[in-house]
Amino acid sequence: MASPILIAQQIFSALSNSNSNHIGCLNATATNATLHSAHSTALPISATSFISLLVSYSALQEWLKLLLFGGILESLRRLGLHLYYKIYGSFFITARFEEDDSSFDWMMLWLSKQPSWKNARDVEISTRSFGLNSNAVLIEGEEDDLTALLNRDRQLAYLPSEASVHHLWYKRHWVRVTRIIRQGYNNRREEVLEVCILSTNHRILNQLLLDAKKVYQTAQQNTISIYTSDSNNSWRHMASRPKRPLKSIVLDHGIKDLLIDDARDFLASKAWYAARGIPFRRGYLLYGVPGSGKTSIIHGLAGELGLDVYIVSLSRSLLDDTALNELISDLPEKCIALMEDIDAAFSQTLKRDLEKEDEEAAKDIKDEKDKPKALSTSKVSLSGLLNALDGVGAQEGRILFATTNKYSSLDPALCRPGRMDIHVHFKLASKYQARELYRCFYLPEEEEHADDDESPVIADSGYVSEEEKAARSSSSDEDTAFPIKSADFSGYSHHARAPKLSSAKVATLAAKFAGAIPEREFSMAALQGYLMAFKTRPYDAVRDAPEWVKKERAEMAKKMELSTSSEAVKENSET
Ligand SMILES: Nc1ncnc2c1ncn2[C@@H]1O[C@H](COP(=O)(O)OP(=O)(O)OP(=O)(O)O)[C@@H](O)[C@H]1O
Repeated sequence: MASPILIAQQIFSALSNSNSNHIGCLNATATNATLHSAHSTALPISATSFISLLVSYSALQEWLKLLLFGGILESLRRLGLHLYYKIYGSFFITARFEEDDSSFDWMMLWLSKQPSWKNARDVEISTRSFGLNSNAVLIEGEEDDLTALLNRDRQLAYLPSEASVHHLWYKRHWVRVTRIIRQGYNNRREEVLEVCILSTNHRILNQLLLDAKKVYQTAQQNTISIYTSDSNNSWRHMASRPKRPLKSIVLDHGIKDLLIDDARDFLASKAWYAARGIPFRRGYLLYGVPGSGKTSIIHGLAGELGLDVYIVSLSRSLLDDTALNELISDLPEKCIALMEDIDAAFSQTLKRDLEKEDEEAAKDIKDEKDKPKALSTSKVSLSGLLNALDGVGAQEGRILFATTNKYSSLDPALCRPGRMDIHVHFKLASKYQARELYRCFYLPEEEEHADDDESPVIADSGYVSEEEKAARSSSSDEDTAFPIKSADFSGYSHHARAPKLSSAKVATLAAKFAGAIPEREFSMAALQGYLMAFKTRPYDAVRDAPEWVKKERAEMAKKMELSTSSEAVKENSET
């Protein structure tokens, strides 16, 4: 096979049309010598002739012409493109909305309100909620009431397909909307919404954004947004939750006021902090028994103060010191950063997993020592956390809430003022809390604000009248089991079936209920769980309370016994 260099030499020689001696020489070389020897002898001659051709005056002229011509063509092409984009750009304003950003949700919701969006003929079926539990376009016949939507299950809906382009008119401007789907990091599906408005004036885009934001905020009025960090360690909208009324959370006297007043005062004191050079940050450490309302009060406060909640999950496996630092510095100004179970990030064995194992130990204590322990996967170090909380990158204006069930295990550096300014102890339920929880459960909504209303709606004598018993007997079974049968789902409401009690009556029953609940023995979550079984039977809830207390005490004693014996097994296995 001929060497490529040899072939190239022949072509160059033929092209150069140079003296036949060279060709002859090449031919002679090609035919008479081996390929290897031809290669070694012919190269210098052909190369020289080729170079001399290249640098000859006429050839240089041709080169120059070619360069000039090519240059002009390319410049014209670029100029044409530039002018095209310039002219196009002066008529159109293009805005892109990335799926990760809240503005994407605003736009999707706004678009869902546009008639042309609803008339799209090429559609994608979706159950996505765009942060609002509402869908882009509801199927005809579905309720279009946003507040109702917020409280409902996921709905099936459709989105105009990403393959086609959609047009609509906004304030007499033609708008083109394109949904672009692309593959992002780790092959993740990413969506970008491109909105192109035919207008020379930027104001129209501002108006559109403001309109979209307003529609979204109106829809969001009764909700708080919850954000979590994704695998790329950026904040992602996870859900919108209905605001929890503060009055539904019953704490010991003064705690709620202390928290709300302090947080309000902090949010209004930016200038005060700046004038004194104090970092504009506030930390609250809520500690105490599980199920005492720590998380609930944080969500309640977020709703009350109109702040979004950013959950920092310290035990997430992909989170290390650097990522945590980035996350904290990426927090928006004025938000609640929530770190739950802050102790778990630094302890090797999670307490709750141990508790679960203790329960399982009841079945087979012997195997306890062989059971694998759940290990915290956190790579965050204490110094990393401290640095993230008040290092240079730490966001100003944020309120930090940290919760823990193991206050004593926390490092004092983490708890010091400046990091955790206010420490609040959440205890087991007091009698006062038991009473107020009962009132929250059974006070008819319309009477919650009219506590003095004395008008009895139901007979007041005794726990429950015989007629009432008879009237409610048919429903009492349903309350203890699953309350909704598919056949009678429509119009179901436990409020509708619950007896309407006056506030005075509720107060009397609440006092009786509190009387049956021992002070600081049960968590509020446990009391709530008990009352849930009596949603429509306030009298029975009071009547059965002493029995429930007895049962719970017996169960707790059993659990204690089990945990002591499992600890003994552990100790034995260690020794
Ligand atoms: N003080 C309270 N008032 C009203 N409801 C409460 C209260 N405490 C707990 N609950 C109810 O108990 C459940 C659990 O409460 P929550 O998650 O706030 O407790 P927690 O103290 O954060 O528990 P954990 O330490 O296990 O995270 C919720 O459904 C909440 O409604």
